Amino acid sequence: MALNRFMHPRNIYKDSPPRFKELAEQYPDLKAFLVERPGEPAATSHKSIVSLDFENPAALRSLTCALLRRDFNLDIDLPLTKLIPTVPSRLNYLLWIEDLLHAHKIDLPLPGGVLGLDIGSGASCIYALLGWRKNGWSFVTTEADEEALRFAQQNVVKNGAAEKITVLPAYGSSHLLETVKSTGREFQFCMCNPPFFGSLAERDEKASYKPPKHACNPVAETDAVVEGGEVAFVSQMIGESVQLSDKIKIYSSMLGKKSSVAPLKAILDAQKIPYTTTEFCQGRTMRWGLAWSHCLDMKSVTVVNPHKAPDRPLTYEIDFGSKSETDRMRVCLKVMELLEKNLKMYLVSERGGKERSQWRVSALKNLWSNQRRKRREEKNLKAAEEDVEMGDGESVVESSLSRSSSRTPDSTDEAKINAKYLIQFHLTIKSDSMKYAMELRWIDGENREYLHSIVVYLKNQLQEFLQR
Ligand SMILES: C[S@@+](CC[C@H](N)C(=O)[O-])C[C@H]1O[C@@H](n2cnc3c(N)ncnc32)[C@H](O)[C@@H]1O
Repeated sequence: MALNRFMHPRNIYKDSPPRFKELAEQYPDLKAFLVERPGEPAATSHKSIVSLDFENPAALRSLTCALLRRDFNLDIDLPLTKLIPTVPSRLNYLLWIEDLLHAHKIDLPLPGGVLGLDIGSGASCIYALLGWRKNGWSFVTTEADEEALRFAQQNVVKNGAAEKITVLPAYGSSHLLETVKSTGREFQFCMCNPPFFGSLAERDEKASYKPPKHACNPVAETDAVVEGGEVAFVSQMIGESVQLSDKIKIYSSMLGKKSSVAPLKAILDAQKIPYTTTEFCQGRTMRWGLAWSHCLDMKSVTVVNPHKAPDRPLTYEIDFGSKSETDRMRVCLKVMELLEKNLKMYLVSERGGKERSQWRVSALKNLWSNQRRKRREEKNLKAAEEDVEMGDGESVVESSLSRSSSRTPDSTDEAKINAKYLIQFHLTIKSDSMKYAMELRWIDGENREYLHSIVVYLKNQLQEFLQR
Protein backbone atom coordinates (compact mmCIF):
# COMPACT_ATOMS: atom_id res chain seq x y z
CA MET A 1 0.00 0.00 0.00
CA ALA A 2 2.96 2.24 -0.81
CA LEU A 3 0.93 5.06 -2.38
CA ASN A 4 -1.94 5.04 0.10
CA ARG A 5 -0.74 8.22 1.80
CA PHE A 6 -1.42 10.01 -1.50
CA MET A 7 -4.98 8.75 -1.74
CA HIS A 8 -7.71 11.34 -1.91
CA PRO A 9 -7.94 12.97 1.56
CA ARG A 10 -11.61 12.03 1.90
CA ASN A 11 -11.07 8.41 0.87
CA ILE A 12 -12.26 6.43 3.89
CA TYR A 13 -9.56 3.81 3.24
CA LYS A 14 -6.69 6.31 3.24
CA ASP A 15 -5.97 6.09 6.95
CA SER A 16 -7.87 2.91 7.72
CA PRO A 17 -7.15 0.22 5.12
CA PRO A 18 -9.28 -2.92 5.49
CA ARG A 19 -8.27 -5.25 8.35
CA PHE A 20 -8.76 -8.60 6.72
CA LYS A 21 -9.08 -10.70 9.87
CA GLU A 22 -11.72 -8.40 11.33
CA LEU A 23 -13.55 -8.20 8.01
CA ALA A 24 -13.58 -11.98 7.68
CA GLU A 25 -15.27 -12.26 11.09
CA GLN A 26 -18.11 -10.15 9.68
CA TYR A 27 -18.05 -11.70 6.19
CA PRO A 28 -17.06 -15.38 6.54
CA ASP A 29 -16.78 -15.76 2.73
CA LEU A 30 -13.40 -14.10 3.09
CA LYS A 31 -12.04 -16.59 5.61
CA ALA A 32 -11.03 -19.09 2.94
CA PHE A 33 -8.75 -16.50 1.32
CA LEU A 34 -6.87 -15.28 4.39
CA VAL A 35 -3.13 -15.80 4.30
CA GLU A 36 -1.12 -15.69 7.49
CA ARG A 37 2.60 -14.95 7.50
CA PRO A 38 5.02 -14.34 10.36
CA GLY A 39 5.43 -10.73 11.55
CA GLU A 40 8.60 -8.70 10.98
CA PRO A 41 11.54 -10.18 12.92
CA ALA A 42 12.14 -6.73 14.46
CA ALA A 43 8.59 -6.51 15.81
CA THR A 44 8.38 -7.10 19.54
CA SER A 45 4.90 -8.61 19.51
CA HIS A 46 5.82 -11.51 17.13
CA LYS A 47 2.25 -11.27 15.91
CA SER A 48 1.62 -12.81 12.52
CA ILE A 49 0.32 -10.66 9.68
CA VAL A 50 -3.00 -11.61 8.13
CA SER A 51 -3.39 -10.69 4.49
CA LEU A 52 -5.46 -11.84 1.56
CA ASP A 53 -4.61 -14.16 -1.34
CA PHE A 54 -4.76 -11.37 -3.90
CA GLU A 55 -3.71 -13.62 -6.74
CA ASN A 56 -7.02 -15.38 -6.46
CA PRO A 57 -9.79 -13.42 -8.24
CA ALA A 58 -12.38 -15.02 -5.97
CA ALA A 59 -10.57 -13.44 -2.99
CA LEU A 60 -10.63 -10.04 -4.66
CA ARG A 61 -14.32 -10.46 -5.39
CA SER A 62 -15.06 -11.39 -1.77
CA LEU A 63 -13.12 -8.35 -0.56
CA THR A 64 -14.92 -5.94 -2.90
CA CYS A 65 -18.32 -7.36 -1.97
CA ALA A 66 -17.52 -7.22 1.76
CA LEU A 67 -16.32 -3.59 1.64
CA LEU A 68 -19.31 -2.50 -0.40
CA ARG A 69 -21.62 -4.21 2.06
CA ARG A 70 -19.93 -3.01 5.23
CA ASP A 71 -19.14 0.57 4.24
CA PHE A 72 -21.86 1.41 1.72
CA ASN A 73 -24.67 -1.03 2.40
CA LEU A 74 -24.43 -2.26 -1.20
CA ASP A 75 -24.95 -5.88 -2.14
CA ILE A 76 -23.60 -6.87 -5.58
CA ASP A 77 -23.06 -10.03 -7.62
CA LEU A 78 -20.00 -10.27 -9.87
CA PRO A 79 -18.99 -12.94 -12.39
CA LEU A 80 -15.33 -13.97 -12.06
CA THR A 81 -14.90 -13.52 -15.81
CA LYS A 82 -15.32 -9.74 -15.64
CA LEU A 83 -13.25 -6.94 -14.15
CA ILE A 84 -13.46 -6.91 -10.37
CA PRO A 85 -13.22 -3.32 -9.21
CA THR A 86 -11.28 -2.35 -6.10
CA VAL A 87 -13.40 -0.09 -3.90
CA PRO A 88 -10.66 2.35 -2.72
CA SER A 89 -9.60 3.09 -6.32
CA ARG A 90 -13.15 3.67 -7.53
CA LEU A 91 -13.74 6.01 -4.61
CA ASN A 92 -10.73 8.12 -5.60
CA TYR A 93 -12.27 8.94 -9.01
CA LEU A 94 -15.71 9.56 -7.52
CA LEU A 95 -14.24 11.91 -4.90
CA TRP A 96 -12.51 13.88 -7.64
CA ILE A 97 -15.85 14.23 -9.45
CA GLU A 98 -17.29 15.51 -6.15
CA ASP A 99 -14.45 18.07 -5.98
CA LEU A 100 -15.09 19.25 -9.54
CA LEU A 101 -18.84 19.61 -9.00
CA HIS A 102 -18.19 21.35 -5.72
CA ALA A 103 -15.69 23.77 -7.26
CA HIS A 104 -18.35 24.81 -9.76
CA LYS A 105 -21.19 24.84 -7.22
CA ILE A 106 -23.11 22.17 -9.06
CA ASP A 107 -23.09 19.66 -6.22
CA LEU A 108 -25.79 21.31 -4.13
CA PRO A 109 -29.22 19.67 -4.13
CA LEU A 110 -30.42 20.91 -7.52
CA PRO A 111 -34.16 20.81 -8.22
CA GLY A 112 -33.87 17.50 -10.11
CA GLY A 113 -30.75 16.37 -8.18
CA VAL A 114 -27.32 15.70 -9.65
CA LEU A 115 -27.39 13.47 -12.75
CA GLY A 116 -24.26 11.67 -13.97
CA LEU A 117 -23.47 9.53 -16.99
CA ASP A 118 -21.07 6.58 -16.62
CA ILE A 119 -19.73 5.09 -19.85
CA GLY A 120 -18.93 1.39 -19.41
CA SER A 121 -20.53 0.56 -16.07
CA GLY A 122 -18.92 -2.89 -15.90
CA ALA A 123 -20.78 -5.80 -14.34
CA SER A 124 -20.49 -4.19 -10.91
CA CYS A 125 -22.03 -0.83 -11.92
CA ILE A 126 -19.81 0.43 -9.13
CA TYR A 127 -19.55 4.15 -9.91
CA ALA A 128 -23.29 4.66 -10.21
CA LEU A 129 -24.08 2.57 -7.12
CA LEU A 130 -21.47 4.39 -5.03
CA GLY A 131 -22.46 7.83 -6.32
CA TRP A 132 -26.12 7.08 -5.64
CA ARG A 133 -25.59 5.60 -2.19
CA LYS A 134 -22.99 8.16 -1.09
CA ASN A 135 -24.40 11.35 -2.55
CA GLY A 136 -27.94 10.56 -3.68
CA TRP A 137 -26.96 11.20 -7.32
CA SER A 138 -28.94 9.76 -10.23
CA PHE A 139 -27.16 8.03 -13.10
CA VAL A 140 -27.56 6.82 -16.62
CA THR A 141 -24.90 4.23 -17.42
CA THR A 142 -24.02 2.40 -20.63
CA GLU A 143 -22.36 -0.95 -21.18
CA ALA A 144 -21.22 -2.64 -24.40
CA ASP A 145 -20.75 -6.17 -23.10
CA GLU A 146 -23.98 -8.18 -22.87
CA GLU A 147 -23.09 -10.20 -19.80
CA ALA A 148 -21.74 -7.17 -17.93
CA LEU A 149 -24.89 -5.24 -18.88
CA ARG A 150 -27.12 -7.97 -17.46
CA PHE A 151 -25.17 -8.08 -14.18
CA ALA A 152 -25.15 -4.27 -13.90
CA GLN A 153 -28.92 -4.13 -14.37
CA GLN A 154 -29.43 -6.88 -11.78
CA ASN A 155 -27.14 -5.14 -9.29
CA VAL A 156 -29.09 -1.91 -9.60
CA VAL A 157 -32.40 -3.68 -9.01
CA LYS A 158 -30.96 -5.77 -6.17
CA ASN A 159 -30.02 -2.59 -4.31
CA GLY A 160 -33.35 -0.87 -4.87
CA ALA A 161 -31.79 1.84 -7.05
CA ALA A 162 -33.79 1.28 -10.24
CA GLU A 163 -35.56 4.63 -9.92
CA LYS A 164 -32.25 6.49 -9.77
CA ILE A 165 -29.94 4.42 -12.00
CA THR A 166 -30.74 3.45 -15.57
CA VAL A 167 -28.37 0.96 -17.20
CA LEU A 168 -28.52 1.10 -21.01
CA PRO A 169 -26.80 -0.93 -23.71
CA ALA A 170 -24.07 1.05 -25.49
CA TYR A 171 -25.39 2.81 -28.58
CA GLY A 172 -23.47 1.35 -31.55
CA SER A 173 -20.23 3.20 -32.14
CA SER A 174 -21.34 6.32 -30.26
CA HIS A 175 -19.98 6.75 -26.73
CA LEU A 176 -21.98 9.79 -25.57
CA LEU A 177 -23.97 11.47 -28.30
CA GLU A 178 -26.74 8.96 -28.97
CA THR A 179 -27.24 8.07 -25.31
CA VAL A 180 -27.59 11.72 -24.26
CA LYS A 181 -29.93 12.43 -27.18
CA SER A 182 -32.06 9.36 -26.41
CA THR A 183 -32.55 10.36 -22.77
CA GLY A 184 -33.35 13.99 -23.61
CA ARG A 185 -31.71 14.89 -20.27
CA GLU A 186 -28.95 17.26 -19.23
CA PHE A 187 -26.12 15.89 -17.11
CA GLN A 188 -23.93 17.56 -14.51
CA PHE A 189 -21.03 15.24 -15.35
CA CYS A 190 -19.95 12.16 -17.22
CA MET A 191 -17.30 9.68 -16.16
CA CYS A 192 -15.59 6.73 -17.80
CA ASN A 193 -13.03 4.06 -17.03
CA PRO A 194 -12.38 2.96 -20.62
CA PRO A 195 -10.59 -0.18 -21.75
CA PHE A 196 -6.91 0.87 -21.72
CA PHE A 197 -5.33 -1.12 -24.51
CA GLY A 198 -5.40 -1.28 -28.28
CA SER A 199 -4.83 -5.06 -28.25
CA LEU A 200 -4.23 -7.92 -25.82
CA ALA A 201 -0.67 -8.09 -27.10
CA GLU A 202 -0.18 -4.44 -26.13
CA ARG A 203 -1.52 -5.16 -22.63
CA ASP A 204 0.93 -7.98 -22.17
CA GLU A 205 3.88 -6.16 -23.70
CA LYS A 206 3.43 -2.62 -22.42
CA ALA A 207 6.34 -1.77 -20.17
CA SER A 208 4.42 1.16 -18.65
CA TYR A 209 1.65 -1.17 -17.47
CA LYS A 210 2.79 -3.65 -14.91
CA PRO A 211 -0.32 -4.93 -13.27
CA PRO A 212 0.37 -5.57 -9.61
CA LYS A 213 0.05 -9.28 -8.99
CA HIS A 214 -2.96 -8.76 -6.82
CA ALA A 215 -4.85 -6.83 -9.49
CA CYS A 216 -4.83 -9.55 -12.09
CA ASN A 217 -7.95 -11.54 -12.65
CA PRO A 218 -9.05 -13.19 -15.86
CA VAL A 219 -10.45 -9.95 -17.25
CA ALA A 220 -12.56 -10.27 -20.35
CA GLU A 221 -11.16 -8.70 -23.48
CA THR A 222 -13.94 -6.08 -23.51
CA ASP A 223 -12.78 -4.78 -20.12
CA ALA A 224 -9.18 -4.25 -21.18
CA VAL A 225 -9.07 -3.79 -24.94
CA VAL A 226 -10.63 -1.40 -27.44
CA GLU A 227 -9.52 -0.49 -30.92
CA GLY A 228 -7.01 2.36 -30.69
CA GLY A 229 -6.80 1.99 -26.89
CA GLU A 230 -7.91 4.61 -24.39
CA VAL A 231 -6.52 7.52 -26.43
CA ALA A 232 -8.86 6.67 -29.32
CA PHE A 233 -11.78 6.08 -26.93
CA VAL A 234 -11.36 9.39 -25.08
CA SER A 235 -10.61 11.39 -28.28
CA GLN A 236 -13.94 10.17 -29.60
CA MET A 237 -15.58 11.32 -26.34
CA ILE A 238 -13.95 14.75 -26.84
CA GLY A 239 -15.25 14.90 -30.43
CA GLU A 240 -18.79 13.98 -29.37
CA SER A 241 -18.61 16.45 -26.46
CA VAL A 242 -18.10 19.30 -28.94
CA GLN A 243 -21.51 18.49 -30.41
CA LEU A 244 -23.17 18.01 -27.03
CA SER A 245 -21.58 21.17 -25.59
CA ASP A 246 -23.18 22.06 -22.23
CA LYS A 247 -25.67 19.17 -22.27
CA ILE A 248 -23.02 17.70 -19.98
CA LYS A 249 -21.39 20.28 -17.72
CA ILE A 250 -18.21 18.35 -16.90
CA TYR A 251 -16.82 15.60 -19.14
CA SER A 252 -14.23 13.27 -17.63
CA SER A 253 -12.34 10.05 -18.05
CA MET A 254 -9.89 8.00 -16.08
CA LEU A 255 -6.70 7.01 -17.90
CA GLY A 256 -4.74 3.85 -17.19
CA LYS A 257 -1.51 4.89 -18.90
CA LYS A 258 0.50 8.02 -18.22
CA SER A 259 1.47 8.13 -21.87
CA SER A 260 -2.20 8.77 -22.80
CA VAL A 261 -2.36 12.08 -20.92
CA ALA A 262 -0.20 14.20 -23.26
CA PRO A 263 -1.90 13.32 -26.61
CA LEU A 264 -5.35 13.94 -25.11
CA LYS A 265 -4.27 17.27 -23.62
CA ALA A 266 -2.90 18.20 -27.05
CA ILE A 267 -6.31 17.47 -28.64
CA LEU A 268 -8.06 19.68 -26.06
CA ASP A 269 -5.44 22.43 -26.41
CA ALA A 270 -5.80 22.43 -30.20
CA GLN A 271 -9.54 23.05 -29.83
CA LYS A 272 -9.11 25.54 -26.95
CA ILE A 273 -11.26 23.40 -24.66
CA PRO A 274 -10.47 24.08 -20.99
CA TYR A 275 -9.44 21.02 -19.01
CA THR A 276 -7.90 19.89 -15.75
CA THR A 277 -5.99 16.73 -14.78
CA THR A 278 -5.24 14.81 -11.61
CA GLU A 279 -3.46 11.69 -10.40
CA PHE A 280 -5.16 8.87 -8.55
CA CYS A 281 -2.90 6.94 -6.20
CA GLN A 282 -3.92 3.71 -4.57
CA GLY A 283 -1.90 0.75 -3.37
CA ARG A 284 0.95 0.37 -5.83
CA THR A 285 -1.18 1.57 -8.76
CA MET A 286 -1.41 4.99 -10.36
CA ARG A 287 -4.13 6.25 -12.65
CA TRP A 288 -4.79 9.66 -14.19
CA GLY A 289 -7.92 11.78 -14.43
CA LEU A 290 -8.78 14.16 -17.28
CA ALA A 291 -11.83 16.47 -17.15
CA TRP A 292 -12.94 19.12 -19.63
CA SER A 293 -15.92 21.40 -20.17
CA HIS A 294 -17.56 23.53 -22.82
CA CYS A 295 -19.21 25.90 -20.36
CA LEU A 296 -16.97 26.04 -17.27
CA ASP A 297 -13.50 27.46 -16.90
CA MET A 298 -11.80 24.22 -15.85
CA LYS A 299 -8.38 25.86 -15.73
CA SER A 300 -9.31 28.01 -12.75
CA VAL A 301 -10.59 25.05 -10.74
CA THR A 302 -8.86 24.49 -7.43
CA VAL A 303 -9.83 21.01 -6.42
CA VAL A 304 -9.00 19.56 -3.04
CA ASN A 305 -5.36 18.63 -3.54
CA PRO A 306 -4.94 14.95 -2.73
CA HIS A 307 -1.32 15.60 -1.75
CA LYS A 308 -2.17 18.30 0.79
CA ALA A 309 -3.04 17.32 4.34
CA PRO A 310 -6.55 18.51 5.20
CA ASP A 311 -7.05 21.27 7.80
CA ARG A 312 -7.34 20.18 11.39
CA PRO A 313 -10.99 19.82 12.34
CA LEU A 314 -12.71 21.66 15.18
CA THR A 315 -13.69 19.00 17.67
CA TYR A 316 -16.29 18.90 20.38
CA GLU A 317 -16.32 15.88 22.67
CA ILE A 318 -19.44 14.67 24.43
CA ASP A 319 -18.71 12.50 27.44
CA PHE A 320 -21.66 10.29 28.33
CA GLY A 321 -19.86 8.08 30.81
CA SER A 322 -21.63 5.14 29.20
CA LYS A 323 -21.94 3.97 25.65
CA SER A 324 -24.91 2.66 23.82
CA GLU A 325 -26.01 2.69 20.22
CA THR A 326 -29.22 4.44 21.29
CA ASP A 327 -27.26 7.32 22.85
CA ARG A 328 -25.25 7.82 19.67
CA MET A 329 -28.37 7.70 17.52
CA ARG A 330 -30.08 10.24 19.78
CA VAL A 331 -27.16 12.64 19.43
CA CYS A 332 -26.90 12.10 15.66
CA LEU A 333 -30.61 12.76 15.20
CA LYS A 334 -30.46 15.88 17.36
CA VAL A 335 -27.49 17.22 15.42
CA MET A 336 -29.35 16.57 12.14
CA GLU A 337 -32.41 18.37 13.47
CA LEU A 338 -30.36 21.37 14.65
CA LEU A 339 -28.59 21.71 11.32
CA GLU A 340 -31.48 20.97 8.98
CA LYS A 341 -34.43 22.45 10.83
CA ASN A 342 -32.95 25.23 12.94
CA LEU A 343 -30.10 26.37 10.70
CA LYS A 344 -31.69 25.36 7.36
CA MET A 345 -28.51 23.68 6.18
CA TYR A 346 -28.28 20.98 3.49
CA LEU A 347 -26.78 17.63 4.49
CA VAL A 348 -25.43 14.96 2.19
CA SER A 349 -24.55 11.69 3.90
CA GLU A 350 -21.06 10.52 2.94
CA ARG A 351 -20.59 7.65 5.36
CA GLY A 352 -22.85 5.86 7.78
CA GLY A 353 -21.43 3.21 10.07
CA LYS A 354 -21.62 2.00 13.64
CA GLU A 355 -18.52 3.84 14.79
CA ARG A 356 -18.50 6.83 12.46
CA SER A 357 -20.99 8.83 10.39
CA GLN A 358 -20.05 11.66 8.07
CA TRP A 359 -21.95 14.34 6.16
CA ARG A 360 -21.10 17.17 3.82
CA VAL A 361 -22.98 20.22 5.08
CA SER A 362 -23.78 23.41 3.14
CA ALA A 363 -25.19 26.59 4.66
CA LEU A 364 -26.76 29.28 2.53
CA LYS A 365 -27.65 31.68 5.38
CA ASN A 366 -26.12 32.62 8.64
CA LEU A 367 -28.73 31.54 11.17
CA TRP A 368 -26.21 30.59 13.87
CA SER A 369 -24.87 34.02 14.86
CA ASN A 370 -26.25 36.00 17.80
CA GLN A 371 -27.79 32.90 19.22
CA ARG A 372 -27.38 34.16 22.78
CA ARG A 373 -29.49 37.23 21.96
CA LYS A 374 -32.03 35.05 20.17
CA ARG A 375 -32.26 32.67 23.13
CA ARG A 376 -32.77 35.63 25.49
CA GLU A 377 -35.57 36.84 23.25
CA GLU A 378 -37.12 33.38 23.11
CA LYS A 379 -36.98 33.21 26.89
CA ASN A 380 -38.72 36.60 27.14
CA LEU A 381 -41.31 35.41 24.64
CA LYS A 382 -41.94 32.25 26.64
CA ALA A 383 -42.30 34.25 29.87
CA ALA A 384 -44.71 36.58 28.12
CA GLU A 385 -46.76 33.65 26.82
CA GLU A 386 -46.95 32.25 30.33
CA ASP A 387 -48.15 35.68 31.47
CA VAL A 388 -50.88 35.53 28.81
CA GLU A 389 -51.96 32.11 29.97
CA MET A 390 -52.23 33.59 33.41
CA GLY A 391 -54.43 36.38 31.94
CA ASP A 392 -51.83 39.12 32.03
CA GLY A 393 -52.75 40.87 28.79
CA GLU A 394 -51.88 40.60 25.08
CA SER A 395 -49.75 43.70 24.75
CA VAL A 396 -46.72 42.02 26.36
CA VAL A 397 -46.82 39.19 23.80
CA GLU A 398 -47.12 41.61 20.91
CA SER A 399 -44.15 43.70 22.01
CA SER A 400 -42.13 40.59 22.71
CA LEU A 401 -42.91 39.23 19.27
CA SER A 402 -42.00 42.47 17.58
CA ARG A 403 -38.67 42.55 19.48
CA SER A 404 -37.79 39.02 18.41
CA SER A 405 -35.42 39.01 15.46
CA SER A 406 -35.30 35.25 15.02
CA ARG A 407 -36.83 34.29 11.70
CA THR A 408 -37.80 31.13 9.91
CA PRO A 409 -36.06 30.85 6.54
CA ASP A 410 -38.67 30.72 3.83
CA SER A 411 -39.00 28.62 0.69
CA THR A 412 -37.12 31.20 -1.38
CA ASP A 413 -33.97 29.68 0.17
CA GLU A 414 -34.61 26.67 -2.06
CA ALA A 415 -34.68 28.87 -5.11
CA LYS A 416 -31.34 30.39 -4.16
CA ILE A 417 -29.71 27.01 -3.90
CA ASN A 418 -27.43 27.67 -6.83
CA ALA A 419 -26.19 30.86 -5.25
CA LYS A 420 -22.87 30.79 -3.45
CA TYR A 421 -23.12 29.14 -0.08
CA LEU A 422 -21.67 30.84 2.96
CA ILE A 423 -19.85 27.81 4.21
CA GLN A 424 -19.45 24.14 3.45
CA PHE A 425 -17.92 21.69 5.91
CA HIS A 426 -17.66 18.03 6.82
CA LEU A 427 -19.39 16.86 9.94
CA THR A 428 -18.19 13.59 11.48
CA ILE A 429 -19.68 11.97 14.55
CA LYS A 430 -17.42 9.27 16.00
CA SER A 431 -17.90 7.05 18.99
CA ASP A 432 -14.90 5.95 20.97
CA SER A 433 -15.16 4.06 24.31
CA MET A 434 -16.98 6.44 26.68
CA LYS A 435 -16.96 9.50 24.45
CA TYR A 436 -18.55 10.78 21.29
CA ALA A 437 -16.59 13.26 19.28
CA MET A 438 -18.16 15.63 16.80
CA GLU A 439 -15.73 17.00 14.25
CA LEU A 440 -16.32 19.91 11.90
CA ARG A 441 -13.81 20.20 9.08
CA TRP A 442 -13.70 23.25 6.80
CA ILE A 443 -14.19 22.65 3.06
CA ASP A 444 -14.92 26.05 1.59
CA GLY A 445 -16.80 29.28 2.15
CA GLU A 446 -16.64 32.98 2.93
CA ASN A 447 -15.36 33.00 6.48
CA ARG A 448 -13.56 30.34 8.51
CA GLU A 449 -14.84 31.97 11.72
CA TYR A 450 -18.31 30.66 10.84
CA LEU A 451 -17.13 27.14 11.58
CA HIS A 452 -16.22 28.17 15.11
CA SER A 453 -19.62 29.86 15.65
CA ILE A 454 -21.41 26.75 14.39
CA VAL A 455 -19.48 24.56 16.84
CA VAL A 456 -20.42 26.94 19.70
CA TYR A 457 -24.06 26.87 18.59
CA LEU A 458 -24.16 23.05 18.46
CA LYS A 459 -22.34 22.78 21.76
CA ASN A 460 -24.85 25.04 23.54
CA GLN A 461 -27.84 23.31 22.04
CA LEU A 462 -26.52 19.81 22.76
CA GLN A 463 -25.64 20.67 26.35
CA GLU A 464 -29.23 21.78 26.91
CA PHE A 465 -30.53 18.67 25.14
CA LEU A 466 -28.36 16.25 27.12
CA GLN A 467 -29.30 17.80 30.44
CA ARG A 468 -32.96 17.13 29.80
C1 LIG B 1 -12.24 -1.04 -17.64
S1 LIG B 1 -13.88 -1.58 -17.63
C2 LIG B 1 -14.59 -0.51 -16.39
C3 LIG B 1 -15.76 -1.07 -15.65
C4 LIG B 1 -16.22 -0.25 -14.45
N1 LIG B 1 -16.61 1.08 -14.86
C5 LIG B 1 -15.12 -0.17 -13.42
O1 LIG B 1 -14.48 0.88 -13.32
O2 LIG B 1 -14.91 -1.16 -12.72
C6 LIG B 1 -14.53 -0.93 -19.15
C7 LIG B 1 -15.97 -1.27 -19.41
O3 LIG B 1 -16.41 -0.53 -20.54
C8 LIG B 1 -17.20 -1.37 -21.37
N2 LIG B 1 -17.17 -0.78 -22.73
C9 LIG B 1 -16.23 -0.92 -23.69
N3 LIG B 1 -16.56 -0.16 -24.76
C10 LIG B 1 -17.71 0.48 -24.45
C11 LIG B 1 -18.55 1.42 -25.13
N4 LIG B 1 -18.27 1.85 -26.34
N5 LIG B 1 -19.67 1.86 -24.50
C12 LIG B 1 -19.97 1.43 -23.26
N6 LIG B 1 -19.22 0.54 -22.57
C13 LIG B 1 -18.11 0.09 -23.16
C14 LIG B 1 -16.55 -2.73 -21.22
O4 LIG B 1 -17.41 -3.78 -21.57
C15 LIG B 1 -16.20 -2.72 -19.73
O5 LIG B 1 -17.25 -3.22 -18.97
